[in-house]
Amino acid sequence: MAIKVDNLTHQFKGNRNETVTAISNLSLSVEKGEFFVIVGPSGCGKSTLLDLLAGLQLPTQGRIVVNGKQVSKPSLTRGFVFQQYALLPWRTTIENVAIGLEELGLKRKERLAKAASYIELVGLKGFEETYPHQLSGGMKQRVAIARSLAYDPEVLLMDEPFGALDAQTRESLQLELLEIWRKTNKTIVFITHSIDEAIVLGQRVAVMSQRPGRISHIVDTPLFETKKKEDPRSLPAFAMHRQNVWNLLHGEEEVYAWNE
Ligand SMILES: Nc1ncnc2c1ncn2[C@@H]1O[C@H](COP(=O)(O)OP(=O)(O)OP(=O)(O)O)[C@@H](O)[C@H]1O
Repeated sequence: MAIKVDNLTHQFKGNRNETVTAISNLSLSVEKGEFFVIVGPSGCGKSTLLDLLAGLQLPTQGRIVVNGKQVSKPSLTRGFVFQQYALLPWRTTIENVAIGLEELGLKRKERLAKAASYIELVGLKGFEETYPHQLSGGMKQRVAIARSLAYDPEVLLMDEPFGALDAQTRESLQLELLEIWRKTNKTIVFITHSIDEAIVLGQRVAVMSQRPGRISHIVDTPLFETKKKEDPRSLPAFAMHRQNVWNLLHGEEEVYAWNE
């Protein structure tokens, strides 16, 4: 088991000092190497859950264990990719990717070689010396993914990483991320508003309910093995899973059992 969350509750203080319960009694488990996607309405606590998994905040109640260790602070063993790329504008691609490696204490030559191999993995070979302002949104997000993978985290936490991209770039990055996941065997927890994105990417899709957030359903979603030019979204199975997750998100029952 890569991630085990037990009875997690998280509260904030609101503007008038009232208590806002963002997450209530949430439990879940994620297997090692799994691609686990969480989908839910705006404000249901998805980002709060990811921040807690990252150790950026500590839960009001409950426990998070990642690869056998209780999470109590941020750590390089958990990579984080945000919607906004968070690249340093004064650093080149290769220098941005190498940031985490400095903290690991690698020598400069080793850092650059490792960073270069991850830049190649995300399809940016040839852009090592460019600066963020010279890259498109999709390319910047590839740099952010390469940076998170370069220090070899056990778990990759992704908070709407493709949310700011145009539809076409978003769709091609989804398929590229699946390729990267297959090559690296990372455990990925991925948050999205998009049902389509959840179904393209996830081996399981967790549906969160309105605030206070908890997981209302977990749906097994197959990974679609398609030929190079085929879009998984055009497959009949995809449409059925889409309808199913849509129903669950809108408070209706699961409409079918998909047996393959
Ligand atoms: N620092 C904070 N202080 C007070 N309330 C907060 C804070 N952060 C989040 N909240 C509240 O907690 C709830 C959950 O927020 P969160 O950002 O986790 O939701 P979300 O599902 O990621 O939303 P979205 O999909 O719109 O990004 C919201 O009601 C939000 O207003």
